Amino acid sequence: MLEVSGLSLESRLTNVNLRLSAGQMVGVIGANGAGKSTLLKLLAGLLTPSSGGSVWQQLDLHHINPSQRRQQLAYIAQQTLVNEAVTVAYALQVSQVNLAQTKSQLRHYRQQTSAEFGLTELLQRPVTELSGGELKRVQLACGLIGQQPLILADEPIASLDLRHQLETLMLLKQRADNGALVLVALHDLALAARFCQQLVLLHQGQLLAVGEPAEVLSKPLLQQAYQVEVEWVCHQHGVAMLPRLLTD
Ligand SMILES: Nc1ncnc2c1ncn2[C@@H]1O[C@H](COP(=O)(O)OP(=O)(O)OP(=O)(O)O)[C@@H](O)[C@H]1O
Repeated sequence: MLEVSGLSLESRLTNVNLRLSAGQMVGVIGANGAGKSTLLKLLAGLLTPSSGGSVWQQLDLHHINPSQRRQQLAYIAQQTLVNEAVTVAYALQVSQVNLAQTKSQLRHYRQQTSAEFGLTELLQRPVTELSGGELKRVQLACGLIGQQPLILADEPIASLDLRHQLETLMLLKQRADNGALVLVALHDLALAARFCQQLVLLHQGQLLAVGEPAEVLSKPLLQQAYQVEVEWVCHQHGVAMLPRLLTD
């Protein structure tokens, strides 16, 4: 269980309260600047709240020691930073530093994660010579290689093609089905509706709604959060969204 109580950061996030149980994928949605990254960074320990707190499985996330945080939490940042021409294989290995697992378990995780993210053919390539989408997949694999039970992914599908968007969300959902709590910031609301059991809708740094996609993706809430009018088209494989500016 993740319990967030009154979580705030001056002028960026105000009094967010959440109770999210493990074993589900939760979409964090909202317009640009709504506070999605701020919420995930606070939970990841990259920012210090001005007030409030967050408890994950009885651990205070803002005062947890670095080793405990490392075993519990995987954070995948919105930006992919690369400044050294190391190979993909090396990047994956370095991503396992300080994980409390045996060498053979770590090797197994590396092989499994490389295969899951379609990196087997790229292992000897320098990360500086990859396409944006390939690099994003490497970043995701590096983030998820530790099999941590709390996953915070900030716009993980932003630069991926359609197939890799679906594959990535399926892999994240699989982690949730295996017991992890996955919080994923998304801009694609149709994919959020399809893959997430719950959505957290932020608006101007505040929690506007939390609940099942059908409740949260209502016309009035989307109008308030995004200033658009939305028509939903239902299909057996999911839903599609037809947004329209309010001024149209
Ligand atoms: N380092 C910073 N210092 C001060 N304010 C910041 C900083 N980073 C972000 N902000 C502000 O905090 C607010 C929330 O930003 P945040 O990045 O959390 O939004 P977001 O919902 O993730 O947006 P996007 O969809 O554009 O990525 C914005 O008003 C933003 O300008």
